[in-house]
Amino acid sequence: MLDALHRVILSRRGADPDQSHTARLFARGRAKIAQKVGEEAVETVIEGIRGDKAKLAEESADLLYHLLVLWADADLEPARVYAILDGRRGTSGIEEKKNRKPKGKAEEADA
Ligand SMILES: N=c1c2ncn([C@@H]3O[C@H](COP(=O)(O)OP(=O)(O)OP(=O)(O)O)[C@@H](O)[C@H]3O)c2ncn1[C@@H]1O[C@H](COP(=O)(O)O)[C@@H](O)[C@H]1O
Repeated sequence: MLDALHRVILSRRGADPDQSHTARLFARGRAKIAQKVGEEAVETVIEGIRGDKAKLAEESADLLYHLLVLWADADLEPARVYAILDGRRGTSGIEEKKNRKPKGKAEEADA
């Protein structure tokens, strides 16, 4: 599902912003896309606390869509995120936190 949505999002690069919401987001730039992710995250948190499952599902869908647009704009392949999640499988969250690189080291490792 996420991969299919990712492909649709990629296909909207350079499309007409009047015809495509995704193209409109790309045209508005990375900061605006990131802001939308933040807004949808806050709305998801609010619905999570309120406990309305239908609204939580709606906001979660908005959040995932905008997160995928951010990944696409940043040229981040979803597979890279999946690989991190996959690498954590079978490890307890507490153990994973202990092994995590200190903040700032991830960028150095990428260089
Ligand atoms: N999953 C989504 C999706 N989720 C949410 N949205 C849109 O995101 C917008 C969020 O509403 P907002 O009022 O927060 O956004 P906005 O109107 O831009 O307001 P501001 O930016 O001014 O805050 C709405 O217009 C929703 O329709 C989505 N738009 C598109 N998709 C998927 O992307 C595909 C391609 O869409 P287009 O790029 O429009 O062809 C679609 O077929 C869908 O599968």
